[in-house]
Amino acid sequence: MEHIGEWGAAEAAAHIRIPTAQDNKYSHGVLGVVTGSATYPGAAVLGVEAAHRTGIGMVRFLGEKEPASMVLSRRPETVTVSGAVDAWLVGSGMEADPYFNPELPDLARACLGLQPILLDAGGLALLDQVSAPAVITPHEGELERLVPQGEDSNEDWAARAADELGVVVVLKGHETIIAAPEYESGGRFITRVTAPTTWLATAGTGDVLAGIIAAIIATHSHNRVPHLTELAEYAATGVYLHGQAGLRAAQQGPFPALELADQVSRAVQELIAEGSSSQL
Ligand SMILES: NC(=O)C1=CN([C@@H]2O[C@H](COP(=O)(O)OP(=O)(O)OC[C@H]3O[C@@H](n4cnc5c(N)ncnc54)[C@H](OP(=O)(O)O)[C@@H]3O)[C@@H](O)[C@H]2O)[C@@H](O)CC1
Ligand SMILES: Nc1ncnc2c1ncn2[C@@H]1O[C@H](COP(=O)(O)OP(=O)(O)O)[C@@H](O)[C@H]1O
Repeated sequence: MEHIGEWGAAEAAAHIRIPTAQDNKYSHGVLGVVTGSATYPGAAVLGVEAAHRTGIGMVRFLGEKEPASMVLSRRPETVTVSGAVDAWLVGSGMEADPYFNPELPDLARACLGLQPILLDAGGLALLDQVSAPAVITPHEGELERLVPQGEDSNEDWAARAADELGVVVVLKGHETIIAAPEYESGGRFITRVTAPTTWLATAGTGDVLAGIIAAIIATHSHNRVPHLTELAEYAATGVYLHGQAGLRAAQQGPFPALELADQVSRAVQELIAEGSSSQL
């Protein structure tokens, strides 16, 4: 594969959807979230916090009771009633096969619906059930279980996995690769984001990333279903923001993942400011 380019501020700024005077909490995107479990309730809190701070009309948390109560204590803005959803975030902190969990009636709706879906962690096991355009966010260990790397470089591996699985692959690491499947006419979207700080290598930062990307997708998915290349652009934008939030959090030294999520608002604000000054 030829050398791939870095997704930077200019590319990312073009994919942030700022609410207009005509927008309301529904038209600016509703994200349905099915994450967390009694074992890992914290993953739900991290993803929901990150989604709110990315800028979105509404977050509906539709996961299990235990994570739901933790999410509500941290973020009372979160809605826990089933209803209209523009995009889904599924799987962070969930058991490996959650499909038949009776506590999760919205999970089948997420998998079988037309709205775009981000599958993280335990949600990766649901890939076969999903019919909508999907983004997956594996680390190397998780992608190895789905599509073995063999002798491929990470770039070739992510691209091959995108083709084999028919989804956007976000292969996480110090360098995160974002790859969409090859178009019928040839060519593909593939890009990379190099993390600006290695302090991101802590438990829970991937749960934050999933919340950021899913929120960006939801803001672009009201009454429309983006195609896979667009989803890859939103995913790359999320990875860029994640790195920038990490850089800001690291100004105070090493940080836990919830503080990374706290910095997402500032990263979005500064990206918008940079984007508008570059258009002057
Ligand atoms: N606060 C919370 O609630 C939190 C909840 N969390 C939730 O925990 C659940 C389990 O997630 P998980 O990632 O820890 O476990 P799993 O899927 O078994 O993979 C781990 C194995 O894969 C391998 N491996 C290879 N490359 C790797 C790499 N680059 N990065 C990492 N691993 C790599 C490595 O094996 P090794 O190569 O070392 O033999 C390792 O043993 C999941 O639902 C998640 O959302 C966490 O987010 C933390 C905060
Ligand atoms: N050495 C590193 N430098 C910078 N970022 C890293 C490094 N290692 C991992 N990351 C990032 O940290 C996050 C970890 O995600 P993940 O492995 O899913 O952990 P968790 O499930 O605990 O949230 C990913 O966004 C990944 O890109």
